[in-house]
Amino acid sequence: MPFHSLGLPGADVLFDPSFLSAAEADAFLAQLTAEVAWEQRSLRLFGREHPQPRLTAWYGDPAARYTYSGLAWEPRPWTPVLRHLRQRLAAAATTAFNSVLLNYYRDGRDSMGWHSDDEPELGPAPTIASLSLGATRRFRLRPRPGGGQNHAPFGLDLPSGSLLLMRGPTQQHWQHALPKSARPIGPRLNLTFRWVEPGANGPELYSAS
Ligand SMILES: O=C(O)CCC(=O)C(=O)O
Ligand SMILES: [Fe+2]
Repeated sequence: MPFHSLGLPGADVLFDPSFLSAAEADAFLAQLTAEVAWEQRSLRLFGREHPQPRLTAWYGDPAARYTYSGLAWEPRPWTPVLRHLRQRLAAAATTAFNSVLLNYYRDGRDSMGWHSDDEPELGPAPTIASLSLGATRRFRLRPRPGGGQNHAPFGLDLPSGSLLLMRGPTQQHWQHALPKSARPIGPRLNLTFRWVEPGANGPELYSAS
């Protein structure tokens, strides 16, 4: 199915609810659940450790170092299935990706809070390709507080095999989140393919002789 635009002002968000067939989505869900090096990382805030309410993993080219929510990430090397998905999502998005952040929401208690993907190493207008596998969860978008956009929050169900593209000024003007759900809900994986400016992180790259 082709992409359609969500039509949000000051954003460029495109959605394809069935980018993958159901059979493909099931197969990728099983394989990635089993073979990705999932870990639960913690944020350190005012001297206290806060475990993230989900499991994560970061894969990519060696130069794609990344700092996310105050956590530094060294990419793991691409696996064949992640390389395959990168190639398909790059073709669909007509752009290149050098890394992928994977999130594993074990049940409705796992979540991601409000944020913009606006780390400097992503550049001012990043294209982020977000593939969902497994249980359908509700994705939320809202104007960035103080960002001058006057628009109601927006909710979108992300079914298995769907592909969401966030491009252009989206991260400058909007935030997004994946709220918890009180309903019993199965596991969901989300893969966000990104382009990280090589060398943007790690001062040793600059000081190397
Ligand atoms: O799980 C999702 O759909 C959102 C993930 C996300 O926003 C992120 O990884 O930055
Ligand atoms: Fe995000």
